[in-house]
Amino acid sequence: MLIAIEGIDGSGKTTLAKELKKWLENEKKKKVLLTAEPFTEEISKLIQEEGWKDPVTLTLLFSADRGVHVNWIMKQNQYDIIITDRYYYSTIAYQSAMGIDKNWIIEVNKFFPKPELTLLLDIPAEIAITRIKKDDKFNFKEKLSLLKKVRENYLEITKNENSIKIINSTKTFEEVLSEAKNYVEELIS
Ligand SMILES: Nc1ncnc2c1ncn2[C@@H]1O[C@H](COP(=O)(O)OP(=O)(O)O)[C@@H](O)[C@H]1O
Ligand SMILES: Cc1cn([C@H]2C[C@H](O)[C@@H](COP(=O)(O)OP(=O)(O)O)O2)c(=O)[nH]c1=O
Repeated sequence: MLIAIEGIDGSGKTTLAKELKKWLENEKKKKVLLTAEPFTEEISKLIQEEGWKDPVTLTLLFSADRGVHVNWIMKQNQYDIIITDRYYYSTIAYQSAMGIDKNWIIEVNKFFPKPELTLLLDIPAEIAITRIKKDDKFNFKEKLSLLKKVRENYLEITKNENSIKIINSTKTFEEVLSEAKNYVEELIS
């Protein structure tokens, strides 16, 4: 079973993923594998060196990385649940914010399995960016405007996809975690 956690930088994905894993293991006695994208060292390096200059190449690099990631996930059959911190909704939301045709991104990612559940941590970019420690303030303006578009793209994607549940991530972490647990509970019961 595949659960994806999505949202803009600083929306709380990594924190939520870790706490959900702990809860599923301790309270629900599930075997849980936590993973994330970008997945491979090699392609992450290419993304850093080449990707950001050219959104078409970036789309292909993130999608190729996902191909390797999905093949790896398919072999991890000793787990009940796999949680991935980012998945193809990130590519759709981010690279279409960079001007890439959304339908082409969907086409490039069409062979990858759809998560049974996707939790979208929704938050205004202005708040998310205050939570990002590593952010280089230098391109603050550029990052903020991109993340605003990414957030809108994410919300657009949820419109006709009921496997994606929106959680308001401006709430306290405890409230976000509690809502996330309810959705996961529904899925595994
Ligand atoms: N609901 C929340 N309210 C306030 N701060 C949060 C919340 N969720 C996460 N954080 C904090 O925000 C920062 C970014 O969280 P993180 O999980 O790394 O986000 P992401 O993986 O989406 O970039 C961390 O310092 C984390 O402790
Ligand atoms: C997976 C993925 C990530 N990204 C972006 C999101 C992040 O800004 C950046 C690196 O991802 P990541 O290292 O996960 O940063 P964060 O912890 O903030 O999520 O890559 C895309 O643009 N497209 C994608 O398909």
